[in-house]
This record gives sequence, C-alpha cells and structure tokens, in this order.
Amino acid sequence: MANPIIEFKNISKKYDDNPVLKKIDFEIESGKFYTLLGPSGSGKTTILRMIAGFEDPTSGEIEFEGHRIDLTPANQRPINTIFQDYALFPHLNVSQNIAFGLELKKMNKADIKAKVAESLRMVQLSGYENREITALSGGQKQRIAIARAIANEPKVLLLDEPLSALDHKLRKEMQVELRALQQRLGITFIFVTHDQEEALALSDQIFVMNDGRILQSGTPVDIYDEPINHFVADFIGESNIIPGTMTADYLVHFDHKDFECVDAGMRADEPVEIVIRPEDLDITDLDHGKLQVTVDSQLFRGVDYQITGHDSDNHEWTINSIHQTTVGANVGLIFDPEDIHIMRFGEDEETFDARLDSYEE
Ligand SMILES: Nc1ncnc2c1ncn2[C@@H]1O[C@H](COP(=O)(O)OP(=O)(O)OP(=O)(O)O)[C@@H](O)[C@H]1O
Repeated sequence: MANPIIEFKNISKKYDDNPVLKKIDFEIESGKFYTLLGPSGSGKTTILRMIAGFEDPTSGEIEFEGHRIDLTPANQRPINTIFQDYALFPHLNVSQNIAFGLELKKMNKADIKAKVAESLRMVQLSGYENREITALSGGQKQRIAIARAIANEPKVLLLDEPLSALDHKLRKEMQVELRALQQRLGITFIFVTHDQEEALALSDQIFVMNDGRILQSGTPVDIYDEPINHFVADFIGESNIIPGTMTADYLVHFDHKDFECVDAGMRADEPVEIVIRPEDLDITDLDHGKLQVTVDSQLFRGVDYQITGHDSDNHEWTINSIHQTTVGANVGLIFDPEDIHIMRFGEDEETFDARLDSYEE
C-alpha cells in the first residue's frame, strides 16, 4: 500500500499478564470501509480504542499518515468515535449536540449553524435542529451521532457496533445508509461488529479476529471464497467442513474418492480440510451425484430449501437448493471443482503464526 493512513506495527496488549492483542500488524488505506469482525472478547474494541487514543499498546507502534501517533492524546487525533449507545447528551437538543465539538474549537456562530445544517443534510435529517434527543427514534439517534461525528470533519471515523441496538429491519436500512454515507464522504470508516453478514455487506476490507489475533484480512469475496482456516470458514457464513488429504495437484481425496479441485502446491498426502458452501451444492438422483447422502431434514425458506444429510462416514452436509426432496431419501450431491476450497488441517498457533509471517515476507 503506497501511503496508509493508519499502520499498526507489531502491536501487543496485555492486561495484567493476560495477552489480549498478539502481534497485530495491519495497514489501513484512506477513504475505505474497514471492518474488524470477530466473536466477543477477540480484541476488536481494544484495537479501536487504541486508534482513538483511549488505550496504550504494551508494545509496538501506531502510525498515522506516516508519523507515530501512539503518544498523541485522544483529543488531538483527527479521529472521531461513534459508540454503541451513541453517547448523545440527552439534555441538549439536536443542534446543540452537533455543535458541541465545534464550540470547543471556537468556531464562530454562523459557521456552526451552517455546519450543523450541512451535517443534518448528510444524514437526511434536515430541519431536525430543534428536536429533543429524547423524542428521537433509535435510527434517528444513530444518524444524529453520525452527524455530530462528521461535523468535526475527522479523517477517520471509528464505529463500535453502532447498529446493534436497532431492530432487524432498521438495522438493514442503516447498513445501506452507512455504506452510502461513507462513499459520499470519502472518510475512512473502521467498523466493529460480530455480525458476519453485516461485515460482508458493508466492507471494502475485513479483518477477521479471534483470540487477540487477526486471522485473515481481505475483501468480503476473498474471505468468503478462500477462508484461511477452520475458524474463518465456520465464522463467515455457513460451511460444510470435511477432513481429507491431497492426492496430487488439483486432486483431493475425501469420502473415499478423489475429486478434481483447483488447488495445487501442497505435498501429496497432506491432511487438509475441504470447505464447500451450502449454496454451491445441489441435489440430484443417486446415480448422478459426485457423492451420496441420506436426507435428515428439509426446511422451506421461501427462496430455497435448506436440506441436511449425512454421508457414509457420518459427516453432516448442508445443502441450499431450489429442489425439493424427502426426509430419509438417498440423494446424490453435485458441485463444481472450483467450489471445493482447501485449507491446511488443524494447525497449532505457532505454525499458523509462522505461516502468516512467511506470507508477509
Ligand atoms: N480494561 C480492561 N481490563 C482487563 N481486561 C480487559 C479490559 N478491556 C478489555 N479486556 C479484555 O480484553 C479482551 C478483548 O476485549 P475487547 O473488548 O477488545 O473484545 P471485543 O472483541 O471488542 O469484544 P466485544 O464484541 O464483546 O466487545 C477481553 O478478554 C476482555 O475481557
């Protein structure tokens, strides 16, 4: 990356002797939508708080536009944060909430008024200046929190699970709005969520975290199509994960047979896990399938059926198909060679770290 706006260099964080971030390295490119995605406790918020300046690394350096920033106080960083509970002042009206930071900066009254109006227009709440915060809906509060943040013209906006308090429908609407807003403003967004669907829908780039590490970074399509290990495959979307071995380049063995695949470069007999997404599988009659399963359940979901079954080794399979079957039926499964994704089998942490390091070199 030519000129990253933020760079983490070998950042670690311990609370007492407890490591919560382990050797974090990444670069953030200006003007893009980034998401930190991982389960509760994986370290997402700690990274966000370090960028904001509310938390110090135990070791390593953070750079902002090529200069060290980890010793700069939070209020001097060109960064704003939107918290899960929005942190709006309930005793101030909409306009006063948005104007708060601008008054601290001693901006003149006419400019503040114009800036408040402009920020409200950006979040499509023009004319809401005099509304009380307590009289707003959840989605409107969310937008006012965004308006307040963007009024300060930050270079980076940090968003810590900002949609988690909203109901399902509003959350979907706000996802579309957030994405559109980020593209309109061109500000770098760094968004924290544990919701993989949300991460896939919003981001230019996702960092998948677990246990204080970034396991994989990439575009949503990269991460969905080529998960680096079992955890990522399982966490991002639904997956069928089956043990196998490589027979040769472009040939993988599982379920007592060799299957054509698109992966090469591993040694023969290397143990692997294969991943096939449910939507890449379909059912057919027994004789025409690449492998055979007995159907255990079938759920109609409007657009398709979610079918589960097991093979002769008792591996569970999930298939999303527009074709209907019956529970107890023996059916064939079909899939294409490029729908088989291959992962190295169950590495320990040390081997995994060594391999990540070798990619970076
Ligand atoms: N001030 C603190 N003192 C001690 N431990 C802490 C502190 N803050 C966070 N931790 C621990 O650090 C780990 C990472 O926490 P963090 O909040 O970054 O995770 P997260 O991925 O954002 O989780 P969540 O989705 O639940 O917010 C957790 O195990 C947490 O208990």
